[in-house]
Amino acid sequence: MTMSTMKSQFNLQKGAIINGKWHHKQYRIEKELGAGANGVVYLATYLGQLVALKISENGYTVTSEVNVLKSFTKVQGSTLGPSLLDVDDWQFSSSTMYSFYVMEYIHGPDLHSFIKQKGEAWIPVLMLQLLSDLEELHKAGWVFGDLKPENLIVTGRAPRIRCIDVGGTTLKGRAIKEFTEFYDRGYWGLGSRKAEPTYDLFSTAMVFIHCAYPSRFSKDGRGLEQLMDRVKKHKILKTYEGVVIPALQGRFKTAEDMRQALLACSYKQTHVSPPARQTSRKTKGKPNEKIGAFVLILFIGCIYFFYLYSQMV
Ligand SMILES: Nc1ncnc2c1ncn2[C@@H]1O[C@H](COP(=O)(O)OP(=O)(O)OP(=O)(O)O)[C@@H](O)[C@H]1O
Repeated sequence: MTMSTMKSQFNLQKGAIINGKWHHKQYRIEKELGAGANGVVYLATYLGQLVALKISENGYTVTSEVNVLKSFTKVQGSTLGPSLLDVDDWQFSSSTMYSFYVMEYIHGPDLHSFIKQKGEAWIPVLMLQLLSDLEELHKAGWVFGDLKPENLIVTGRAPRIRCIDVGGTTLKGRAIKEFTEFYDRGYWGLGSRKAEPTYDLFSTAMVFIHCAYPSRFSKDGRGLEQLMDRVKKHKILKTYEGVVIPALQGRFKTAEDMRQALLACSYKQTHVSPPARQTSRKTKGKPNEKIGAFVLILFIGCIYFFYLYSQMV
């Protein structure tokens, strides 16, 4: 069945009630949040609380996504995906029953909208958070797979990055279940689609690049060279090229290695800038250079501060 038929078949309006057949919980539909190839997600209320409810006519999809969410909850300290609240069936008519699951509603703008509102200084901060969560996920034997800005929501007063679509999460060693070309190393000719940490780290680097270049670009056949050109031409990417390029090349074995490199890069920017110092000594510090160096240090200092703050909250 195509998505359009699936959608029209559900077509749940505000106020519709979904009764769980087995757990007898009652959910009130507020609005549709989105529909994908595997089902429709609704914003709903349960006992006055907002929740996200995903319903599908394909029971296998529900089981497989629920299994991923369950394993997420076992990943200690991980807040990457939404927490799972309920799994049940809905008796739609005497002969039709649909499976659904209920998860934590993650409220906030997607990564692109957030960066657009708050500025590029947030990109490395959020990438540090993402890498911490990926490290835990990888240690638990999973690879996220379909990492992209649309699947990343920034939520809370102390901004925290969260993932909403776990449909691509794959057990290590298997073939990646779901991917989006731009973030897929296979598309760029830079690796296989085997589920391994380096797959997610490549996608993380592409998310970084996409944040800096909001419109996606197509490959021109030069593979890594094309991506390196893009990195070198953009101010913030150039600052972090020592992280982004090795991730594209699959040189970080773990998310923690990449996170450490990103931290070191931010730290280096804050504490030393030998060329700038030499230049300013020679020229007795032109005011523009001094202001430029001050702004850069302030900028990187802010990144570091936001990161430490978000880890504490
Ligand atoms: N837990 C959640 N909290 C808030 N919004 C959510 C949540 N889960 C899903 N959404 C919203 O619902 C939309 C559809 O979610 P879904 O997981 O079906 O993603 P999809 O990629 O569009 O679909 P599929 O993976 O089935 O092809 C998302 O784009 C997002 O806007």
